[in-house]
Amino acid sequence: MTADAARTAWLYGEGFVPEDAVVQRARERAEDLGCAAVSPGAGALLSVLAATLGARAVVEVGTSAGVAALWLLRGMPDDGVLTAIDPEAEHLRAARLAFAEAGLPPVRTRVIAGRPQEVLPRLADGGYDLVLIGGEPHAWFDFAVEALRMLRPGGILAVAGALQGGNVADRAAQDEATTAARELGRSVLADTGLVPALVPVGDGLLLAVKKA
Ligand SMILES: C[S@@+](CC[C@H](N)C(=O)[O-])C[C@H]1O[C@@H](n2cnc3c(N)ncnc32)[C@H](O)[C@@H]1O
Repeated sequence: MTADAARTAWLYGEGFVPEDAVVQRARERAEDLGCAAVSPGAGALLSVLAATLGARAVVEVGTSAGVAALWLLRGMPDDGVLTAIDPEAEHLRAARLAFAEAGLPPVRTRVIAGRPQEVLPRLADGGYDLVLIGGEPHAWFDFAVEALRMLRPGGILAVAGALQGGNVADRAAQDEATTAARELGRSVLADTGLVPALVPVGDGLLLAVKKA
């Protein structure tokens, strides 16, 4: 496949599952807040994963305006609860607005304003089906350690932005964010307790199933 054909195919895949008006408005608010939300293709894959797992308990680290959260909730069963963590009150206000616009009853979301470093250790061991990590890579390793503790066997760790604009694949790129993203990928690969994949959707979705 030529590079042009590969790009055309990638764009087709990104737009294959359309975003509804609620997600589009959440995406606009994320942009206004300066946040890069997951792409539609990555969001659709997160929905598929949540549906495949029958995920009743999901955590998102760095929820921002709720784009990825809405995609996850779309795949979760009707009694599933998404725990949304973000240190920025303004971002969580936007997420709450998106959840209300989506017509989600308040019991479907647990919104926690706080630094993930302080919130994650309070969440139960083995109590979650899927944990999504996003935002800046410098703390990903620590978040992933907590996430793997929190996941049930068969649960999935997902990390959005794992390709860092393609820099992770460029050996010459040695900046802090790229290095942190690369190192998390390597440690996931080296962990024999995980089944990993790095999916080139959006800005890269690193996935790892916690083996039973
Ligand atoms: C790129 S946005 C997340 C977008 C969201 N995952 C989505 O796809 O819709 C990153 C979010 O992480 C939050 N954040 C800031 N510091 C953080 C930290 N140390 N750990 C995790 N998230 C943090 C920011 O407030 C921001 O809302």
